[in-house]
Amino acid sequence: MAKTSLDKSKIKILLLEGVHQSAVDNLLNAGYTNIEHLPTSLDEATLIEKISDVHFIGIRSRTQLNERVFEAAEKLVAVGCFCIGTNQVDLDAALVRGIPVFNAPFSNTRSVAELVLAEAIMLLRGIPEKSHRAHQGGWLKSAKNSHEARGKTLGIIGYGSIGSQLSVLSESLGFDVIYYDVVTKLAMGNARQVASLEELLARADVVSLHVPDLASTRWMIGEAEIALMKPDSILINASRGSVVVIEALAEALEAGRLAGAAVDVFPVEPKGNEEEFVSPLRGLANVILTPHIGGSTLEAQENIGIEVSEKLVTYSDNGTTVSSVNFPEVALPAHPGKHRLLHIHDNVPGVLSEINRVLSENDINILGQYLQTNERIGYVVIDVDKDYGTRALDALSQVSHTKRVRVLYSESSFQG
Ligand SMILES: NC(=O)c1ccc[n+]([C@@H]2O[C@H](COP(=O)([O-])OP(=O)(O)OC[C@H]3O[C@@H](n4cnc5c(N)ncnc54)[C@H](O)[C@@H]3O)[C@@H](O)[C@H]2O)c1
Ligand SMILES: O=C(O)[C@H](O)COP(=O)(O)O
Repeated sequence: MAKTSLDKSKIKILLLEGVHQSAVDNLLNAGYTNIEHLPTSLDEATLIEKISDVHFIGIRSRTQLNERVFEAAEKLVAVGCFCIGTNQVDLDAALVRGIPVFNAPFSNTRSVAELVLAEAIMLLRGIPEKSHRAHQGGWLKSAKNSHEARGKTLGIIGYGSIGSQLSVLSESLGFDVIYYDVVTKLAMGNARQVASLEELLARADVVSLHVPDLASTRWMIGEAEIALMKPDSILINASRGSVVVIEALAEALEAGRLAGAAVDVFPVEPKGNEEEFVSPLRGLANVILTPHIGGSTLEAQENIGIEVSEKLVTYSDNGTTVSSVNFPEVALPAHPGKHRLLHIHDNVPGVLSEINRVLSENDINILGQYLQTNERIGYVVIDVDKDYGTRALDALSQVSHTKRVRVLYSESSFQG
């Protein structure tokens, strides 16, 4: 069980994968000076070695935070995913250790939607092949297999933030939009939800995937699904590499069943820019291959840096967990002049009454108390008088089923 009360300058923050400088600036402005900022992800062995004294880690989609990494992360307080997807993090392993995980659920939505729309137009015109030929000195001037977007049907699979944003943008260009989602979703503009994946695949001229990586979405587009797509239609995947069986897509493109594809995410992606990219899609005409850059615009990255670092700072300074993807959500007021205790425990009956009993036995008056639970853990936040912070920390660490206790000193203590 971890018991923590640290001065900000001792809180170690590790930022990987070239998280934008806006995050570093934000953390420094908030008084967090012990920051290591690396441009790449780390392999598991290096990460395990490095993470043992880290309190906050910031990653993007490449860094795998699995059970073994969490096991070594003895001091880890919270994780920031400076991206949308959180499938690279074992959220349960974090939860059972009392570690909240935050992300940026909307900051790169627009960047992905714009890229996909541009790709749909390029593929409908056969531009990748024509451009490639021209680079080689060829001249493929022809209207064959070249189409306007106007009046074509765009089928969106997964009508969440990105899918619905794409819907709005593409409709304004004249696409007819249909979408499939496991949840009934409000249609944007004139878009229409269809009842099944099969119906969408059979009707769309361009199919674009925008689902998260879940057990239910893994390999959801394989040989059978591609066979349902219209001849000469187009497939775009900027969601996760686990969603499409890449060999089946390559076969369909080689056989001329599909007119083209754009793929930004792959089952296996290079660890860094120096590693070779290997894929059965390499060298195929009218296929746009991009190195997982759907969200990689300067605008998105700067916003993500600010958003996620703010969430980490707010949790560290104040205990607020709003918008955490794995943790009970608590919105907390500031606590000037008081010390705040964060108590994370197994969600079993009796813990709250034991907390209150030990505080009462130690003559510690409770000035404020907040509780939220999920099916696995309980999160109790208790404000006490400034004189009792350390005593309360010791008392709460004795409570049965405690996973972790932290004390956040009032702001004046940090400055002193
Ligand atoms: N290429 C990139 O750089 C990039 C950038 C951002 C996000 N992404 C990926 O895109 C995904 C989607 O992002 P988002 O912000 O739109 O997520 P979101 O959670 O807002 O939307 C996902 C939608 O998919 C739906 N869904 C879930 N399972 C489904 C299924 N089996 N069939 C159909 N629909 C299903 C959900 O109900 C939801 O509406 C992310 O999870 C991430 O993996 C990639
Ligand atoms: O989940 C996401 O937001 C995207 O996949 C982008 O990931 P990245 O930050 O590693 O580019």
